[in-house]
Amino acid sequence: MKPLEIILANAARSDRKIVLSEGEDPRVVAAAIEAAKQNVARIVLVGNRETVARELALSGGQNLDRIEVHDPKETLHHSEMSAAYHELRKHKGVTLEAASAAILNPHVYAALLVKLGYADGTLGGATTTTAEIVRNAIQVIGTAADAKMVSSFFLMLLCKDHHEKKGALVFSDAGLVIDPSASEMAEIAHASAASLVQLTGETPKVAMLSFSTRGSAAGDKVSKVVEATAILRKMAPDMIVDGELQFDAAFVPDVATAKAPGSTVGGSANVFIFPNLDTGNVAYKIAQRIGGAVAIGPILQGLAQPANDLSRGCTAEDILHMIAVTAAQC
Ligand SMILES: CC(C)(COP(=O)(O)OP(=O)(O)OC[C@H]1O[C@@H](n2cnc3c(N)ncnc32)[C@H](O)[C@@H]1OP(=O)(O)O)[C@@H](O)C(=O)NCCC(=O)NCCS
Ligand SMILES: CC(=O)OP(=O)(O)O
Repeated sequence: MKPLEIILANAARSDRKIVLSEGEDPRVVAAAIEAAKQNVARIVLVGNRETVARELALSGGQNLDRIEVHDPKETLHHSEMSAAYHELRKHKGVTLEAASAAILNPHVYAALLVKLGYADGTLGGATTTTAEIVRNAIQVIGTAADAKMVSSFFLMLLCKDHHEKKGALVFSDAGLVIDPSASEMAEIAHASAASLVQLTGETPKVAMLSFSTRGSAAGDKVSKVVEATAILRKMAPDMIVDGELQFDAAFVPDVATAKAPGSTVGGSANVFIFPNLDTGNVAYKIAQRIGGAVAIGPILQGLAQPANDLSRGCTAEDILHMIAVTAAQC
């Protein structure tokens, strides 16, 4: 099966409830209807009840029993949610009164539904910046007990005729951590390899990317990637990893032979770890917009429960894919 088919099938099997915090957006509503019709997940659309109902009716989805609409200002869980948010944020000076107002924010409300066990995962970002979505997920849902940090990745699917190699690649971190240290870069690589296994079942081959391959350039930025590779090797001695590598050496077998002969990863990497967010975010958008890759993400890793982001440039189909990923992560 192709990676996307595996993710959709796993999502359907798990029958999860996924909260979409931007329930008034037409793309989100269209994706919710498809998710419900294809049994990808049960859906909660969060937003003003009348506006969401109007969008659902316009798209012919008003009678689907796998879609619920939640308007935060009508919630029956107001006291429970306010108390929970107060408890989570009181160390930052958030009073109960402020918490009671904060839970009306649809992203806060959606994350609390997951935190309190009323839903399995949440997704937003079609109209909201990544910083806001991620900050809220970190603050409400929190970092997983076995993770040191939260980071993100894109699943890049190469499936067009012009793609010589087809299949799923991980690009990380292309959405969240702005300038990771060497040990953070190693953490991101470790988590990204596990995410590839979780979502596709494939064996990770991790390339630690740089503008240098095996000492072809020097300086602090190259040294960071060399150090990150050494830390990762210590953390996960059995993992197939190499660095520092340029993207062409990691992706193209002939270039790998010339630049990194004998590399276990050169020319065949499927997990690409970028040295910072400038390179990761720019690279994924070029691969998507010029290269024709399907970009699914940003998928968050390291959270205690699934909460994911979208690009504001996303389509309804992208949102459907991310609903499936969120369900498959549960
Ligand atoms: C994610 C992001 C918002 C966190 O930013 P920040 O300025 O550190 O946020 P804050 O200082 O408000 O921190 C929020 C909380 O998250 C924690 N935190 C920040 N980054 C974290 C991470 N990667 N993992 C775990 N916790 C993290 C902080 O410790 C803080 O906890 P606290 O509120 O309990 O003290 C920031 O890294 C960011 O803006 N990233 C870029 C997002 C972006 O624009 N991407 C491009 C488009 S995809
Ligand atoms: C992931 C990302 O780049 O998000 P946006 O396009 O919304 O900034």
